[in-house]
Amino acid sequence: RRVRIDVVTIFPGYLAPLREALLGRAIEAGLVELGVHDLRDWTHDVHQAVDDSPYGGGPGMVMRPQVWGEALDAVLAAGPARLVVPTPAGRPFTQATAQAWAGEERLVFACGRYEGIDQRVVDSYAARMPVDEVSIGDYVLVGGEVAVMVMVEAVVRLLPGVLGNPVSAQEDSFSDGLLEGPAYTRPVSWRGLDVPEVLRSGNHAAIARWRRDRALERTAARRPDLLDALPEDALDRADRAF
Ligand SMILES: N#Cc1ccccc1Cn1ccc2ccc(-c3cc(N)[nH]n3)cc21
Repeated sequence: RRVRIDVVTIFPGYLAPLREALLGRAIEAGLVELGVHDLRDWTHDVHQAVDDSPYGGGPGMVMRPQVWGEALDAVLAAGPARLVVPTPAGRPFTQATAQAWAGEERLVFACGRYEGIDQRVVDSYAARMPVDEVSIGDYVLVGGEVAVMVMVEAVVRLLPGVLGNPVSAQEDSFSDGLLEGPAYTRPVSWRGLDVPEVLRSGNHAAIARWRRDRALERTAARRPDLLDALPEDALDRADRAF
């Protein structure tokens, strides 16, 4: 299954890293098609204006609907797609979102800058296709490009053939609802710190138990919200020790 990803931005160069390393190889292997488009290609004025002052006043500028409309009409003409608009005011982008989007044939990302894009752009496309306004976290970026890099990486790694070791969905971290525990490799002793004995014991039941305990401990310490969100039957008696 191939996924076609298009990104519209006023800083196309910002997306260059997507063509590096793992994702670059996935593109070369034809598992993913990536198109990056400069929003200013759809301006007609000499200044290539893409922003204007906000109605109602307030700081900063807002991106004009006309330019976005022409750009998205052109990009979307290639066929139906899910339109994704990163914004601090969006629904949270999670692993579940990445899983869902990995099944899509086409994703089109609209990268805003300034104080965002005129709301009528989202409203007009939402009438004829799935449009998701998403946030990648509770902090404010300067534009949508970095958020798109995060989301494209989270989605593309789930596509068959992209990862060397295809992590099955349920084994993926965050899939059992807990944080990953600590990981170790050689040497067995490093700067006076030793690898926990159990991991070298060959006792796979004990190893599995130890790893789950570390994951529960870490989740309780760093993300108690994830523990509260676990379904009732997710923790067995041994788990409840934490
Ligand atoms: N919009 C907006 C906005 C509103 C207030 C202040 C600054 C901006 C800048 N900005 C313009 C586009 C854009 C896209 C995504 C994010 C974004 C996503 C997450 N999770 N944090 N920030 C920010 C973006």
